Amino acid sequence: MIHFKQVSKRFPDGYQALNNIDLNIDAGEMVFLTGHSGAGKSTLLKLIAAIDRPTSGVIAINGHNIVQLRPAALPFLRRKIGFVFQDYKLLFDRNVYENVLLPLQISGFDNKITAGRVRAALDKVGLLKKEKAMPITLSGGERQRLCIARAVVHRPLILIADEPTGNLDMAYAREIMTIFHSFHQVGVTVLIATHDASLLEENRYRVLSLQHGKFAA
Ligand SMILES: Nc1ncnc2c1ncn2[C@@H]1O[C@H](COP(=O)(O)OP(=O)(O)OP(=O)(O)O)[C@@H](O)[C@H]1O
Repeated sequence: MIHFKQVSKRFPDGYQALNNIDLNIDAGEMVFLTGHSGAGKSTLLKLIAAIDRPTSGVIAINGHNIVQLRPAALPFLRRKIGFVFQDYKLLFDRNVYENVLLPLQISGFDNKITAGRVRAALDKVGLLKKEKAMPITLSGGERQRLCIARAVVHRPLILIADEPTGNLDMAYAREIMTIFHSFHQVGVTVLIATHDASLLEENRYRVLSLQHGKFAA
């Protein structure tokens, strides 16, 4: 489902964030990506969603090489991928419902089906009763659940999360992990970047460890 061959990323300032990465994640797998701060985790996740481009190498998502994807083709890739960002990226002038609706509106979904989709996504993360709330009134755990609802509302094949439990205490972090498990159980490919060691100990999934832009042996 996610395939990297000899992928490198060098930023314009010359910094080499990823160095000849090979990676294979099968459809339906749930995988953790770990490593020190600055190891290249966020960079790797952004390459999968073509938010950023590699300097060299091949990245295939669901069998399609995305490295030279034309801008017009990006929305088709992005519909396959749900991305939970490290810094939430919520719209604070829109309520919970509207935040989740936005990706569907951008994709041009028919109004007849959007309400059902939005409510189904909010239900999965336990936020149905808060659909009219403004994000500022939500707790950190609720904001993170809102981000997950927004990421899955278009029913992606792949769910990517960058430090989804970073600012949460253990109880909230477990709650968030339970939500990711539930998507994994229905066949979604899940990739989670974290340096929260307690999460890694509690979950028996494959762990990929990045060190200075390379996978640790
Ligand atoms: N646009 C950019 N230009 C230059 N360097 C960058 C850019 N984005 C990231 N970097 C650098 O690339 C390295 C990897 O960054 P990245 O955000 O991928 O690390 P990370 O493993 O996700 O770290 P953290 O756990 O702290 O989020 C860092 O040294 C970072 O400063």
